[in-house]
Amino acid sequence: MIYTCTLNPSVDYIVEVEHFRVGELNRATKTATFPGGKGINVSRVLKRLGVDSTAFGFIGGFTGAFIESELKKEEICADFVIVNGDTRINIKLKSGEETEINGQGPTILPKHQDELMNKIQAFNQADILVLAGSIPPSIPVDFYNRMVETAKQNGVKVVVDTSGPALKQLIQHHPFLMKPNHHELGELFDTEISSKNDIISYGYKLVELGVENVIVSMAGDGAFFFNKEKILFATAPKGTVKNSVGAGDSMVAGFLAAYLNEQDIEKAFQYSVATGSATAFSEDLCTKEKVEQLLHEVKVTQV
Ligand SMILES: Nc1ncnc2c1ncn2[C@@H]1O[C@H](COP(=O)(O)OP(=O)(O)O)[C@@H](O)[C@H]1O
Ligand SMILES: O=P(O)(O)OC[C@H]1O[C@](O)(COP(=O)(O)O)[C@@H](O)[C@@H]1O
Repeated sequence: MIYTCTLNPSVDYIVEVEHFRVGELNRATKTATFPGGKGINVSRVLKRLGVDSTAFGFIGGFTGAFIESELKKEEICADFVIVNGDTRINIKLKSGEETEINGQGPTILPKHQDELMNKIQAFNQADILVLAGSIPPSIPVDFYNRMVETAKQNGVKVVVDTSGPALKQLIQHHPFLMKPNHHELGELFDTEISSKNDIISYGYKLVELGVENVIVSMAGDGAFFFNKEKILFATAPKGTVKNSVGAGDSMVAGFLAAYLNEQDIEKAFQYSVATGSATAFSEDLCTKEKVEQLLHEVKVTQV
């Protein structure tokens, strides 16, 4: 089973405003509400690609209930720890450019943190644990690290899509897959990434440090893949971006779905990029049909 963990889920509130003006009354031309948070997005895309998973993490209040009911509608298994307080609402403002305001999220009490940690003890070597998204302020920064220590004892494969110090700490556990974007890659090595050569040297450094497979995404500029055997580059399809929220999470889901199907790294990478772009070109997350339409536009070359 694939387990996706979202420590700080969100209700993503998408607001479109024609010409947003700070300090004035703006009227929305369109609004939409989606269950969000990186692990939840991975589970939703996996489902669309025909792969079942269980979404877990912390939810609470009316916003938490919304997430649970949306996942139920999509027939995604949910096993969340229920906390006091409301799950956050993240605002995605579209007015020419995309502006995001992500909330802090509710306080997670130590007893709820323990409850979540206990779930991992039941995972085994046939399982994949996807750790995705930020760590809420009330949870210690080494929380993912402790989760991975427990998971690794039982031979669980770990996939990581987070940022900041939490991401740095996880390299030592040699995850199966990491998917930083190029900014997050720079943050990992306390450097500014300013060229494709920088991406190649720092991306490969992650492999040298023990990460099995690394995807570095660069939005519309394509993506790089690294493992011990190969370095690949993929072009991103051209199209109109409707909503890039969840595009990175979709890449993780696309890679896993294709890899579990065929165990072919190159095809999984190609599918991953097509899945990211299919989401970027959609209002909500992608559909399988859209991914497969874009697949032939993703050209993968050996670097
Ligand atoms: N403008 C775009 N055109 C085509 N594809 C895009 C665009 N923006 C994002 N994508 C797709 O989404 C993937 C992830 O986007 P990126 O912004 O790099 O990740 P993250 O959301 O993690 O920051 C890209 O590799 C690409 O496949
Ligand atoms: O946990 P974080 O870093 O605050 O991010 C949460 C946000 O990220 C998302 O999962 C989208 O992620 P990406 O755009 O990076 O793929 C939203 O659904 C959510 O609002």
